[in-house]
Formats: sequence, C-alpha cells, structure tokens
Amino acid sequence: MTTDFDLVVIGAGSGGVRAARMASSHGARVAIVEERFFGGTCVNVGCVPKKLFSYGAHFGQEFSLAEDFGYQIEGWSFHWPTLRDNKTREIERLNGIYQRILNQAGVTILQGHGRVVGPGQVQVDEQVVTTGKILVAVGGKPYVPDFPGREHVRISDDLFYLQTLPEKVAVVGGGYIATEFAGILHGLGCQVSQIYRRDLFLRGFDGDIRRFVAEQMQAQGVDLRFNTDVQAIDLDGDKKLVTFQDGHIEAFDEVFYATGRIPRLDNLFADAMLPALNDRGAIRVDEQFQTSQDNVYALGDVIGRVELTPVALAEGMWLAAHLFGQTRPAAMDYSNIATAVFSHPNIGTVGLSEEEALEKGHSLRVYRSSFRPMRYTLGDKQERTLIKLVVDDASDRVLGLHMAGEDAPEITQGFAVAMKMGATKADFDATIGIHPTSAEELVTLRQAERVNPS
Ligand SMILES: Cc1cc2nc3c(=O)[nH]c(=O)nc-3n(C[C@H](O)[C@H](O)[C@H](O)COP(=O)(O)OP(=O)(O)OC[C@H]3O[C@@H](n4cnc5c(N)ncnc54)[C@H](O)[C@@H]3O)c2cc1C
Ligand SMILES: NC(=O)c1ccc[n+]([C@@H]2O[C@H](COP(=O)([O-])OP(=O)(O)OC[C@H]3O[C@@H](n4cnc5c(N)ncnc54)[C@H](O)[C@@H]3O)[C@@H](O)[C@H]2O)c1
Repeated sequence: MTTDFDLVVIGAGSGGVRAARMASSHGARVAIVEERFFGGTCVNVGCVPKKLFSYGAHFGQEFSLAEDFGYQIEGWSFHWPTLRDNKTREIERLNGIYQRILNQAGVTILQGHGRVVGPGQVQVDEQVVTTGKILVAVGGKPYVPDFPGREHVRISDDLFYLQTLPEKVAVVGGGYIATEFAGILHGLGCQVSQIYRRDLFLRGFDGDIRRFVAEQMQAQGVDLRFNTDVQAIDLDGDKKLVTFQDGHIEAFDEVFYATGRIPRLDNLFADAMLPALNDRGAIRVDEQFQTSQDNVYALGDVIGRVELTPVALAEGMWLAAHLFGQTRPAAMDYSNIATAVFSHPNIGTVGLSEEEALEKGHSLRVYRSSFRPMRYTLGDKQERTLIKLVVDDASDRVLGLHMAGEDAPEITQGFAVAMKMGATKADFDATIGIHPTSAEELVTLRQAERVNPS
C-alpha cells in the first residue's frame, strides 16, 4: 500500500527534530507534527532560556568582584523585563531556525495536535496522514502533586514569562530544576526558600557534592529547608499563605513547584493504539525504541530513561540510522553520560558517585580537593570549588569525576571523553596540567582516602 510518508514524527523537540532530519537525510519521506513550539522544551522553556537566566543571575556577584579588580561600579540596578524580553526574542529567533532547518532537510511540517488513530495513521487536527512508521517524541510536562491550594502554584514554564519578579519565593523540590531555579532567583535578587521533603537535595548525585552545594548556597543566603513539605496553600490578597508540615504558616509572593516531570500523553493515542507503559507511566520501548505497537517507536523524555537533551538527540540519530540508514548501528550506550546542574555553584559530573561505586562492590581510592578560585582572592569572596575523583582501587580506572564550582560543566565535558575511553588514575597523573586553571587540579590529585564496600 502506498502511504503519504515513510515516517511521521509527533513532537518537534530535541529528539523529534533530530530523528526527522536524519531520517530525511537517509532518503525517507518524513513529516513532523508540532502543536506548540519548534525546538521543544529545551529551546523554549528549558535548557536555553534557563541558561540565559543563569548567566543573568551571575552579574550581581560579577560587579562586586570587578570592584576588587579596581573597577568602580556605582548605582547598578537590574531590570527584569529587559532580561525576560531579550530572552524571548532570542527564543523566537531559534524557533525560526528550527523550522528552517526542517524545511531545508526536506521534512514536511504539519502544525497541530498529533494523534495516533490507527496502524500507520496519524491525525493532525482534522487531517489524517498515512505512514509506514510513527515516532512519538512528545516529551514531558511538569508534575505537581495533589494538595489543597495546588492551583495557586507556578511551574517552570511560568518562570520564563513572569510579569514581575517576586520578592519572596518558595521553590519546592530537590532536583535539577528546583535547585537551578533557586540559584537563578536568588542571583536576580529574590529572597528564596528551597523546600525539600527529604534530608538533602540532589538525590542521585555524589554525597560530597550535595553537601558542598548546600553549604555554598546557604552561605550565599539561600534559605534551604530540608525534611519539610507544603501541606496547603491559601490566598491572602496577592500573597500565597503556605502551611508547612509542622503547621507553621508563612506568606510568599510566589510558590514554584519543580517536583518532577511526567510524559505528555494527553489525547495522543486512540484506545486500540495505546502502547504498554512502564510503572512510572512512561512509554515502554525495547533496545530499538520499538513500543508494544507495531511500527510505533518512542524516544526522549516520553520513555523516561535519561531526560536530557543530548540523550534525546543521540536516540533520534540512532533510530533514524537504524530504520533508514545503510548500516545498522550498535545498541545505544548510556554509560558515562556527563551531566551538569546549572545551580549556583554549578555542578559537573560524569560516571559513578562514591555511593553508587560502593554499592556495585568496588573498593575505592577517593581523591578530593577544595580550593578558593584565584579569581576571588583579591577580595573577600569566600566561595570555593570542590573536585573529586572516585577510582577503582584494583584496576586504577576512574569511575566517577565530580566538580562543583565555576566552569564545572565546561571542564567536565572535556574529561568525559577520557572517562568514556576508560581512563585510569595513572592516565590523569601522566597528563600535564594547564596553569593556572581550576581544571589542572583534576590532574594533580595525589592524596587518596581508601574506602571499601561495607
Ligand atoms: C526547566 C528545564 C530545564 C532543562 N535544562 C536542561 C539542560 O540544561 N540540559 C539538558 O540536557 N536538558 C535539560 N532539560 C531537559 C530537556 O529539555 C529534555 O530532556 C528534552 O527537551 C527532551 O526532548 P524530547 O524531544 O524528548 O521532548 P521535548 O523537547 O519536550 O519536545 C516535545 C515536543 O512535542 C510537542 N508535542 C507534544 N505532544 C504533541 C502532540 N500530541 N502533537 C504535536 N506536538 C506535540 C511539544 O510541543 C514539544 O515541542 C530541561 C528541562 C526543563 C523543563
Ligand atoms: N541541567 C540539566 O541538564 C537539567 C535541568 C533541568 C531539568 N533536567 C531534566 O529534567 C528532569 C526533570 O527535572 P525536575 O527537577 O523536575 O525533576 P527531578 O526528578 O530532577 O526532581 C524532582 C524533585 O521533586 C521531588 N518530588 C517529587 N515528588 C514530590 C512530591 N510529591 N512532593 C515533594 N517533592 C517531590 C523529588 O524528590 C525531587 O527532588 C530532570 O530529571 C533532568 O533529567 C535537566
């Protein structure tokens, strides 16, 4: 049977755009369906505007550092609408670029809500198109737990378009988004309380890094409140009255929730086409990104594996090559994916945390160093940088590299190549440093603590 297309991709975000472009370059007839914005979460309400805000939030401290170097910066002030609107203009420019890239790649753009209505059939608003294969790359959406007053909270999407910057803010959650938002809002001049229900935020990251970032944020003046949760929110005029677990009530101008994201499956599948989901409600796929429905594939945040843009991009490239390329690629390798939290201070990490390495039974040598970056030494800024290597004692292989401080994400990206190649501590030691840098500390670590699994 002839079909309109070989592949219809639903969702023009990180994974969908990459898969569509690459499939087209392999000779497939491809259409992509998008209902909101080209470039998806990352470009519009994720990585890109977040990073621009994070840059913006650093300027206050840069001005005071500049004074230590002899500059006189008097009477500076911050104008939120300028940052917000300049960011929006840049995002709109990127939207246009994404559309142009798709057009140039020969991908047909279908604007509207996509729905899988039958085998090889995708409905886009009133129109139905036919296709050999369907790729679902619809991403996720914020999850806010159910509690009285839930309707009064804001989510990450809202932060990017706020009319005014609130004075006093609660940020609820202890993951990437909450910690990044707490740092950004504090840097822009808000009074920030970060609320996390367990004893220490950034679960899954290395314990030393989590404690270090908490100390640094507290020293900057962020109010970290662990082991507590919001029970209810009432309105009092413009204020949000938050009742905490211990019963105390406090007024905030805004309450932001960043308590995780869930797959965006709304009105996406006709009943007969719904694929199997996993226990967290994400679409279940095999190693080839095939769902339980024939010729329906899924990747990116909607499969809930590793919710990062570069991972969605890699999955999109992989699937396009697998379905339409000349040679079959080897299975996707999810080991040693470097990641960063653009908190203040930044975190960069690749490989196993000390806790994970011990859980896997490794006997370890753990190298740590904490230092005050040279840039801060002319004044009284006390912020420090922490670096840490987790090394398998028997093989000498570096299992984990962790850093918190200025430039941590940039530095970690380079070292991630070495980690991917299986670098040993001896390889690090044989590398001559670049002086004077913070990165050189990673190749000059000599003192280890031995730690064995219990
Ligand atoms: C605040 C925030 C900050 C982040 N920061 C980072 C970061 O710094 N680094 C990083 O690596 N990752 C970051 N992420 C995660 C990253 O954005 C995601 O992992 C990535 O965007 C996932 O890509 P995707 O293709 O799976 O989905 P998405 O990029 O979410 O794209 C899905 C697209 O599908 C469209 N869509 C959904 N349903 C339909 C439908 N039925 N019909 C038509 N279109 C539909 C949506 O409108 C969207 O455009 C961040 C996320 C958030 C929320
Ligand atoms: N820099 C980056 O690369 C970056 C930045 C932002 C987001 N992301 C990606 O997006 C994903 C989603 O980010 P996120 O921060 O929303 O999720 P997350 O999974 O990182 O963190 C969610 C947090 O909410 C808490 N939580 C969950 N349910 C709760 C409840 N009922 N009550 C109170 N707290 C609750 C969790 O304990 C956790 O601390 C991340 O996992 C990450 O993969 C990446």
